[in-house]
Amino acid sequence: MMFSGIRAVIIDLDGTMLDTAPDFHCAINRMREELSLAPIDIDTIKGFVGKGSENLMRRVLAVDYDAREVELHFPAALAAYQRHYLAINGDFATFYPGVREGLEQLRRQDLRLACVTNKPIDFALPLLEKTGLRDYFEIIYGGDSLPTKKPEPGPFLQVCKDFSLAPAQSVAIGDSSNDAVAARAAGCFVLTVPYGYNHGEPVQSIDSDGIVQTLLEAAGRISY
Ligand SMILES: O=C(O)COP(=O)(O)O
Ligand SMILES: [Mg+2]
Repeated sequence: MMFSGIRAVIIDLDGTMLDTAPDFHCAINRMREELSLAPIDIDTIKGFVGKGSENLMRRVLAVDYDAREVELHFPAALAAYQRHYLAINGDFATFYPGVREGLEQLRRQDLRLACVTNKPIDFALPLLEKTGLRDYFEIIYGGDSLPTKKPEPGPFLQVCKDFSLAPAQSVAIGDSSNDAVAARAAGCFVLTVPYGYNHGEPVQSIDSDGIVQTLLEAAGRISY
């Protein structure tokens, strides 16, 4: 399917542009070591990513603790995790194929670009800066930039408002059901990339307008 009459593209960060799982893996296991917990593997962590730092911490603690103990250890765990994450942010992250080429192509097509991530904004901005992605985006919202985060439609509706566009003039691109649910609720089109982290669920189970192998392929399906 081709998407025409599109003016803006809203792109997810973790699992869509950058494979940040190795950063999460490093910071989480450093935090776990401080709490005298055994390391966990990267595939387990991939299943936990996508709903922001607080949710990630609760999932990571629930590997060892019951619900009451999770809340008991949560504040110290979150603080340690944030400290370790900021110290290594981007050091182990890699680009997925076609990301830069896709962004270049979208820019050539005169599409306005926004990045909407559930990553805290204080993690997202330095990472986008370090990887040279920052300047592609007119707008960047993190998981704590607005009153709600994905899968709520709020961040996508805010982007459309900022651009003075109707939601149906925008396409969201993401790796998880979180992105698709938010986009659907906002009235944006949505494309899914199959290589990220979809909460441990098969990507085919996502209700989206299609699967694209790369951002470059997505760009080829979107026109002004
Ligand atoms: O940090 C997360 O929870 C995932 O962020 P994302 O929205 O960029 O996939
Ligand atoms: Mg993602």
